[in-house]
Amino acid sequence: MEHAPKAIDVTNDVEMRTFNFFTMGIDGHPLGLHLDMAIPTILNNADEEQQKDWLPKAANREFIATYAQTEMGHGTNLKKLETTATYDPKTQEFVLNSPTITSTKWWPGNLGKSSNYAVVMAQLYTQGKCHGAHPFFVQLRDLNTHKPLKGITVGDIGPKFGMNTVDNGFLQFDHVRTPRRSMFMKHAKVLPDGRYVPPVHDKLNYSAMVFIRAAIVSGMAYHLLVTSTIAVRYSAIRRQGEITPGAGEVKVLDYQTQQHRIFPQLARGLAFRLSGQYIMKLYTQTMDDIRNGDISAVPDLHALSCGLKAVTTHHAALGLEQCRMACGGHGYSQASGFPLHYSVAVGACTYEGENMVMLLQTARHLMKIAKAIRAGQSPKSNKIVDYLFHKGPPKCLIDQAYDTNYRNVLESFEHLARRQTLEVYDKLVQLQQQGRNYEQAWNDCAVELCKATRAHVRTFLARTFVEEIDKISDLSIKSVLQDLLQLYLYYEVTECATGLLEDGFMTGQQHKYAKKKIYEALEKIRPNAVSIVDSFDFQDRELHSVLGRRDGNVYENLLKWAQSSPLNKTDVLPFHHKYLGKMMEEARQRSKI
Ligand SMILES: CCCCC/C=C\C/C=C\C/C=C\C/C=C\C/C=C\CCC(=O)SCCNC(=O)CCNC(=O)[C@H](O)C(C)(C)COP(=O)(O)OP(=O)(O)OC[C@H]1O[C@@H](n2cnc3c(N)ncnc32)[C@H](O)[C@@H]1OP(=O)(O)O
Ligand SMILES: Cc1cc2nc3c(=O)[nH]c(=O)nc-3n(C[C@H](O)[C@H](O)[C@H](O)COP(=O)(O)OP(=O)(O)OC[C@H]3O[C@@H](n4cnc5c(N)ncnc54)[C@H](O)[C@@H]3O)c2cc1C
Repeated sequence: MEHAPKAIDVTNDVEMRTFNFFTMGIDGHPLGLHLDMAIPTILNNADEEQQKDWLPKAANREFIATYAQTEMGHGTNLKKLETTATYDPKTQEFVLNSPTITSTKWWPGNLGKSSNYAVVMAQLYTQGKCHGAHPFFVQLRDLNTHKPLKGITVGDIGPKFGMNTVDNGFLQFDHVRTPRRSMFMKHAKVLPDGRYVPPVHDKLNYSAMVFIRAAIVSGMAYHLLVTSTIAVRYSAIRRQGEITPGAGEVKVLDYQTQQHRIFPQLARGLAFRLSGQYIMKLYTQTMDDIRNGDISAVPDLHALSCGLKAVTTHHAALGLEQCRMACGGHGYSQASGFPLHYSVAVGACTYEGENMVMLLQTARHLMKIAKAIRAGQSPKSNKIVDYLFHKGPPKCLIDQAYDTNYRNVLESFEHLARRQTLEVYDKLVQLQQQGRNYEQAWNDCAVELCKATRAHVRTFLARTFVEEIDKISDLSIKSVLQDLLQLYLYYEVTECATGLLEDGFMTGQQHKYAKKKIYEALEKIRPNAVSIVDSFDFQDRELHSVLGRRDGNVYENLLKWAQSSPLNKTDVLPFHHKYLGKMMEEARQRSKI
């Protein structure tokens, strides 16, 4: 296997492991879920004795484990997962069972053919009571023969939209017995006599999902920076059409429309990378805190990771498509690499929490803050949300002569997030006063709740970008990154202009000012564009793209690539004489009659 992972360091260097995950093969590989969901689950949900037993073997790749939670009938609503784990105190075992067709585990990566273990999420029953979904560490296949164990039916779910090198699988249990200690026992426990000991926080079992959501933010940055690299390099060699008649064909990167299509993706890639570092640090810190008994940051981590995951995956999907379209016909070829990158990245809008569901999770957090604001409470010195408590300027100031560190732009994003959060909260209250129950009122506000989340996440992304660029001491690098920051911020202003204009906060004149700043930034970025993408130092093998080759020899290699197709092994394919040749011969005969 290309780039087989070296012995895995299981300390909490989660960021490196996650990055390794991408670089080992963006289209996935047999150890993807083992590395990035099974090991984090062991790290965060196994007790000391279980870690001693499972972690060294997992790190040493003595087995391959996946994360089997989603079922054919349920992926989002974990409360309704149907796989059961029923405790038998007589034998001190759990009995795992798939009672219905819809309880079949469906989608887990590497489940189909690679994994011989799985973290299985199942409804835990003991002493006749259900305690909700809990993780169990279950062997699926014989370690020598790799055959499924008794009572286990497992296989691959078949071809997908993309990532077809990953064997996403299905799994059914027919009353399979597993030792009591196969239940992850760090947080919740079942004692030998069957008594259930609840966890300090009932969502600590979900920590592996939180890790992936946090990882996805940098993953989306990776995809955007890779595809922007392809689009910029190709646009710098592709000549098509003239700007000045008679002056010869220009590089398509000189067209303002081309710059407006590609450069914002570059800027967003950087913004997502910087927030991706932040959220991964928050994840690591929160997991350390939990180990020390402090769960106070769990809600913040959940809210921010859900919102960032939803926004960055959506923008990455749109941005990759823009980069593809910017490369014309050759962008549509597999040779470009775009189909591969897109089909992998866009899956992240769905897996690890469907995006709408994730936006609404963050909205739950925002509504609690709105309630506190409406109750006149003061902020809790939490940099992620405290701005919601503050009163910003009554009018937009983005076109003021001097905007130190883009304070006026950030305050515009804060204004929009604050307004949308409080307005939807007030609507929620009003609908309930009119007689709707909370859940119905919630559903009737869901679109606006998602908008409030997007505005909140935009504020976070922008502020983090400004703060991180401000820390850079190398002035030459700082000035180039400030051009990308300028583009990012004013591009985001135009992206949320409806919201800023809706209440008269921003004027049409200021919207025009934002557009002017965008075009100014495009011009400043153009001369450095190729150097910027070259500085990412992606290897050609990572780009998977003839268009994005570092040496720029696109045309010769495009022909070589096409000629290497199996279709071109012979000039005339067997099907010709069998079908087309025969058809044309008969047609010619008929026309002679
Ligand atoms: C291996 C991938 C590496 C990274 C990839 C990165 C980039 C991609 C690029 C390349 C990679 C290529 C390929 C990758 C291949 C495949 C992808 C890999 C993995 C995908 C694996 C999966 O998809 S695993 C399954 C994921 N499933 C989900 O996410 C399920 C979504 N549903 C839920 O999480 C929950 O049902 C819920 C949160 C929607 C609802 O929770 P629930 O318990 O049902 O109850 P509620 O009433 O809504 O919530 C109650 C309460 O709990 C709080 N809460 C909920 N969750 C959490 C949490 N995790 N932490 C903390 N708190 C939580 C919630 O806020 C509520 O609180 P309040 O009542 O106070 O509001
Ligand atoms: C490439 C890929 C890899 C995956 N890998 C794994 C894996 O390794 N392990 C694993 O366990 N799972 C995995 N999954 C499954 C994935 O986690 C689920 O598909 C995902 O959580 C969405 O759940 P679902 O498919 O049931 O969609 P549904 O929840 O059925 O979504 C359908 C629609 O309903 C909407 N919806 C659902 N609930 C609500 C709500 N409460 N409010 C508003 N709208 C709602 C959704 O937004 C969506 O638009 C993978 C999926 C993919 C595509």
